Amino acid sequence: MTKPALLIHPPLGLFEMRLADYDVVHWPTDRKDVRAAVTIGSVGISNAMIDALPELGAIVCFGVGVDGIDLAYAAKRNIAVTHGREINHEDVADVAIGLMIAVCRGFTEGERVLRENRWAPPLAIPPQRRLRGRKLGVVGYGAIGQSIAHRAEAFGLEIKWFGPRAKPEAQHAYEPDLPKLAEWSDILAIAARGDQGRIITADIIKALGSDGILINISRGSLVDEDALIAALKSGALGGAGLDVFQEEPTPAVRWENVPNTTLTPHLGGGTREALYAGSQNVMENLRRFYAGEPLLTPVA
Ligand SMILES: NC(=O)C1=CN([C@@H]2O[C@H](COP(=O)(O)OP(=O)(O)OC[C@H]3O[C@@H](n4cnc5c(N)ncnc54)[C@H](O)[C@@H]3O)[C@@H](O)[C@H]2O)C=CC1
Ligand SMILES: O=C(O)C(=O)CO
Repeated sequence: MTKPALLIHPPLGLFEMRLADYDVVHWPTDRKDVRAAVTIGSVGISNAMIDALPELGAIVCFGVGVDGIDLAYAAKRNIAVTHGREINHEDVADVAIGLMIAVCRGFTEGERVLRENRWAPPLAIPPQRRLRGRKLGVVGYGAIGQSIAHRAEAFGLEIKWFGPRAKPEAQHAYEPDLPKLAEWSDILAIAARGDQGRIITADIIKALGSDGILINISRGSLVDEDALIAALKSGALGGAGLDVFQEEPTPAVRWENVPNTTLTPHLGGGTREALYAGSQNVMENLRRFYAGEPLLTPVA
């Protein structure tokens, strides 16, 4: 029996994903019989690729984000899009809290001082910020945002959140005005859906202020990164903890001499457990698509 052609883009080392039932092809391809494509949200399947694949009926995202796909265009072409809803939110929230602690307590500067033999007692680095009692604004109160908020409670932070609409079931105070939330917050954690454009503008960064800290574990495209770097360099912003960047991989030179930052290379969802769950999610969505069954986790 002929195996169905499956486009994998980019060519991914997908964690324990069994694809022996498929004839895997990569882009560019002249195969016109590709009915399904697997991708990661931050890369996606472009409209030009969609146009070149007349039989395409499903785009299956490994992971949560779908920012690299024009959802309206896919819908117009009757192409279903699925993603790995809730496969990694707890792990990403752990990283957000880790970044908060690292920035407040100066881990990155402390480690640099130690490794460069510049540790001069009694205080190796200037006094740091205590986490307990600080005000945390969460932008995007979905799976990750709520997991961050629940963890932050245990650290004694006061919490408010912003999103497109109030949620009656929310366990934390809703602030419908993003600039107001930034003004109120000591720490602003970005956990909004990644395809929302540049919602963290220079004005939001300014409102956060010279003692404020920005944490971003969602997508770099949500933040005006040039404004962020300028604010960190001038001291208009107190610090930043970033797992995601405007361009990935971000050039290291871009972060030279940018103070009070802890940077991680988009590792939030990178636990073995989450990657395994992501692979299972992709395989089950593919199986259902080819079997003509309702998809497991279509994008809402
Ligand atoms: N750093 C990493 O490794 C990872 C990053 N992500 C990113 O995090 C994002 C969020 O993931 P989840 O919480 O699992 O998704 P989710 O769908 O559960 O939550 C997204 C939330 O964003 C809110 N939202 C939508 N537009 C908004 C706006 N303009 N302003 C504020 N909030 C807005 C939605 O109402 C929703 O509550 C993903 O879209 C993805 O881009 C996801 C997983 C791993
Ligand atoms: O799940 C996602 O969207 C990711 O960014 C994975 O790391």
